Amino acid sequence: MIRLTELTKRYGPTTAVDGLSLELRPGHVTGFLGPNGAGKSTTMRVILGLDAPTSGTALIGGVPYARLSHPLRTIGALLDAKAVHPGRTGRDHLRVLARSQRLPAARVAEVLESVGMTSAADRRAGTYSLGMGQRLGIAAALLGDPQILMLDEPVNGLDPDGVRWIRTLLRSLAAEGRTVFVSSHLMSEMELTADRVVVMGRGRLIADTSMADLLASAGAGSRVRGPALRPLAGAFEGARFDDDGSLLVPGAPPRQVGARAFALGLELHGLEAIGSSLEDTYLRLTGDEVQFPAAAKEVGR
Ligand SMILES: Nc1ncnc2c1ncn2[C@@H]1O[C@H](COP(=O)(O)OP(=O)(O)OP(=O)(O)O)[C@@H](O)[C@H]1O
Repeated sequence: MIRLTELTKRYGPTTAVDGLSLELRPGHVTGFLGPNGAGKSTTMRVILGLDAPTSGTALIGGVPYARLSHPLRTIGALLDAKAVHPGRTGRDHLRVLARSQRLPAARVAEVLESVGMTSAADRRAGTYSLGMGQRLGIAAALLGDPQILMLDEPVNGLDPDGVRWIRTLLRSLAAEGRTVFVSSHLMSEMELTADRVVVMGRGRLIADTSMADLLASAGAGSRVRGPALRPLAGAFEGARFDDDGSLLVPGAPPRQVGARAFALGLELHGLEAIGSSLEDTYLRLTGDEVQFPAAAKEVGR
């Protein structure tokens, strides 16, 4: 578990993180959202002891990173996938890491396999594509089989297959009871991957809630049609029948409702998303916090 208490980080006149208090719990994928410059990477760097807080604390299992006796076995992180010696092969990069942390050498082949990099492992990292670099970074994060995973923009540069792979990986790591903390600007992807959400703007906490509550507060949910939906209605708090007989399920995306209907063996004739997406909700929440707004007018209009 990671606990931040009144964490503040200033760089000269810039307050990158401003009194952030937060608890990241095991068994969840927590999405870390916020506009450019909101302070997400800084928060992650402070958690990893790469930057010292100006005030406040960032504790991992009750101690700061520097005091962890087995850092890579406790927390695995991907902050910058390019932080690999370009002349070294992927396998050698992982071997050096494993040796430095006294991890079994056999673990290297295991993590290479689990990120689909076995066939590219003996090429120099400098020749890797962006997505291959991301996969190697994730392999490094998994090396110590840590209980906590912290990934800064892991889907950057991945193809659709890779994006889906990350989603499945993160969800299964959380299902095993691990703490997964992942930043991204891809809202549609976060909506599918994360079940908790932390939103920052200009260094401050804007929201810390479950994905379902965040979406429900914005009126999002699912509409379901089918001949016998009472068991499904009983499975979701707040579900109610609309005048036309369809079932409205606030706060639950179609993916979740469909999975439950399947588990209950129910016949469905329709299942659609209603209300706001995470993207709409996010844009509303962070509207006043954007430091670098896009130009209001497009060129040529
Ligand atoms: N080493 C540094 N020196 C000075 N200012 C910094 C440093 N690192 C970050 N900052 C500033 O701190 C603020 C927060 O930056 P940070 O990179 O943490 O934001 P972010 O939410 O990760 O942004 P992005 O989504 O663009 O990656 C920014 O104003 C940034 O310019």
